[in-house]
Amino acid sequence: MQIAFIGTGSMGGLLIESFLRSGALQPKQITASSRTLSKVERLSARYPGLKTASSNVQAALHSDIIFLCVKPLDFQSVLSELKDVVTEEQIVVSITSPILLAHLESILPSKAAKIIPTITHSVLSGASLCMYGERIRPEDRLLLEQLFSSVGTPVPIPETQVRTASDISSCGPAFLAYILALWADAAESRSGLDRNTAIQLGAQMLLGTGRLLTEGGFTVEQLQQRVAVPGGVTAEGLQVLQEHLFQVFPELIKTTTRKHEHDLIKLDKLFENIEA
Ligand SMILES: NC(=O)C1=CN([C@@H]2O[C@H](COP(=O)(O)OP(=O)(O)OC[C@H]3O[C@@H](n4cnc5c(N)ncnc54)[C@H](O)[C@@H]3O)[C@@H](O)[C@H]2O)C=CC1
Ligand SMILES: O=C(O)[C@@H]1CCC=N1
Repeated sequence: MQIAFIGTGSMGGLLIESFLRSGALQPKQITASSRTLSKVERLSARYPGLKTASSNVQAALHSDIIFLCVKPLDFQSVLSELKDVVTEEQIVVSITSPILLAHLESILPSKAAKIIPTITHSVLSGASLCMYGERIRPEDRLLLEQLFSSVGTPVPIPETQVRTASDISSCGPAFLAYILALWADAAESRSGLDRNTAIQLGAQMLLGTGRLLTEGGFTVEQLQQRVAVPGGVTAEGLQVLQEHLFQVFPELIKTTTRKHEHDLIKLDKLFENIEA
């Protein structure tokens, strides 16, 4: 199986390195292209056998799966280049949420999928959100999900839920890191607990909490109940969170959804300019 990566910035590079580290792919199975050639050349130097393509078209030719790892506004030019080159047998995968499967399928003759990865794939964990176009066959889904199960957990979702789902799985690491930083700052100023120690404690706690909620068999309700011993401090702390956090997540979802919808409108206009 041959895989192309178009765009080797933050996420394209991370995906390549994660698939290689997991052992799911060998360097000789990968061809990469990017607007900045030096980024691909660095990867080729680090992973002998990984092929540097001099153009996106060259990367796409002879690849079974083509990952598009560019930002939404760069799709117009990439799809214009690929539309006369890709075939019905190839699978083109977008890793960005505002690019609709319908857009991809209306422009490209290939099969189309959308898989939203997460920075946590770099440590072989986290959920990859999987959405499939009409031309994707069961064996294509299997192939993609097998590949992504090497770096995390593939989770099929309806495309209409991509924003709220990726708020959790892809933006979530940034959101939780922000909360942890605030918590560590408060701990330090209140008790003198060293900020780095507080962050280390928090990171271990997040790791363990994730494990309890997956392999540990706990539900979120059971976990609260088990930790909040009657008459103890956790129950008092939960009360504070109930009072102050109640509005935060509806507001967060409202804000990210508004931005997503704005992006969709902008992209719809751009896609009108590409002739299938
Ligand atoms: N950062 C994250 O945790 C996640 C990001 N994403 C999505 O990944 C997408 C890419 O984000 P990043 O990798 O952070 O961006 P980036 O800016 O680091 O990388 C994009 C790369 O595409 C290249 N590029 C641009 N136009 C090109 C073209 N015409 N042909 C070939 N290469 C081209 C650029 O040179 C750059 O290296 C974004 O749309 C983002 O929504 C998805 C899930 C998680
Ligand atoms: O901030 C962003 O737009 C991207 C999408 C998911 C994570 N990062």
